Amino acid sequence: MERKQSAKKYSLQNVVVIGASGYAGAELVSLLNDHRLVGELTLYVSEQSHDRDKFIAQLYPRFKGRVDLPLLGLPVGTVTDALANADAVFLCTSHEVSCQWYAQLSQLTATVFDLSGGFRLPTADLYPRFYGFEHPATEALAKAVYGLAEWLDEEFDNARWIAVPGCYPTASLLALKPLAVFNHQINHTVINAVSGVTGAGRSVSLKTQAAELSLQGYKAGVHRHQPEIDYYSGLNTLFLPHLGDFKRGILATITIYFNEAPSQAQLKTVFDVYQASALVHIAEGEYPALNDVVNSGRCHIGWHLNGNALVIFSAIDNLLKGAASQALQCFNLKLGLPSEEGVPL
Ligand SMILES: NC(=O)C1=CN([C@@H]2O[C@H](COP(=O)(O)OP(=O)(O)OC[C@H]3O[C@@H](n4cnc5c(N)ncnc54)[C@H](OP(=O)(O)O)[C@@H]3O)[C@@H](O)[C@H]2O)C=CC1
Ligand SMILES: CC(=O)N[C@@H](CCC(=O)OP(=O)(O)O)C(=O)O
Repeated sequence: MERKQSAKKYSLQNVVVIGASGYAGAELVSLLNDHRLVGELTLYVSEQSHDRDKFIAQLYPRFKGRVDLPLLGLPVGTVTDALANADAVFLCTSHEVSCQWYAQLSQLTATVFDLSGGFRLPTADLYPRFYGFEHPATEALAKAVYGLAEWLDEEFDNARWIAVPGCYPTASLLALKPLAVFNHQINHTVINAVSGVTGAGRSVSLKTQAAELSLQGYKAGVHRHQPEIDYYSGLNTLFLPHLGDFKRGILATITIYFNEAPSQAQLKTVFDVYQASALVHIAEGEYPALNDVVNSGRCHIGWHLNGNALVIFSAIDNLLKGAASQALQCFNLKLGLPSEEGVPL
């Protein structure tokens, strides 16, 4: 359950964002720019980026008059002064690029908050199958700590590399983790989840063009989030992702078939784990909508027991709770701040 840490260091932090021009990176820049404990903020894109040396407000006009920072080009592995002096580095890069950075960044004093999936899985053998590449830093997988912000344990306190969870796994795991005591009673679990198109990132591709958008499933049971959800839930689920024709948000509809279902009262008790949480709202009988959570760092969960089937709807903003604001929660907790500090409610 959520870690309540005592305040440790309330000094201004030097912060670096690598991959700052992407969808997740830009959300993070917005949050960090307004954070009271962020001092120096340095933004990087790739060395060969078309956006190199532009100001981020040129890409995102909503930053005009608010965030006056350039996007600097950075070759992978080059340790600049900003990196050497950083207290925190956020990697908003692809899985492969995050992995390539491990050797250099792990030598620095900064804590790394990696938004990619490069360090989320427990063993290297899963990477070729689910990510399509051999993991270059297999020993690091045991050191990285999974940053599902409401479910951190004491390992988080000493970790220097935080693997911020994926967007679909965040929506799924916040619903599934309270049920762990009943896992042995579960027969099977199916997760149907629909994501907005920003989940695919900012780079141009045919499937994300407006004219192509529809509502369609993909990678049934073989998506890279399948092993992530299973490992951190302790279940063997069937994960069925879908791409929707909207911009932001994920709605995961989770159906759990029990051999012997817990009672309504038992379910209420386990879901009460979020009672004090500022960011996770859970209620029996509710049907959360994306409109309730888009542009907010909250997760809304509604549950319904129908005989031996428990149906749980879980809604998040993929770019916030599914990426940037969850990373900010981890940053806050490392500093001893309340996890929701600076997170849009
Ligand atoms: N979008 C989402 O909903 C979520 C995304 N994530 C993860 O967050 C990460 C970023 O995702 P997203 O923002 O969608 O991706 P984008 O494609 O929108 O952004 C990627 C960013 O990385 C930069 N970049 C690419 N190569 C390098 C490099 N070698 N060095 C430095 N910067 C580089 C890009 O800029 P340029 O190419 O111009 O250099 C861009 O700023 C991914 O790992 C993704 O899986 C996690 C949860 C949710
Ligand atoms: C709609 C869409 O394409 N979503 C992406 C997942 C989002 C993401 O960026 O993946 P991580 O959470 O692992 O970082 C996908 O299915 O590949």
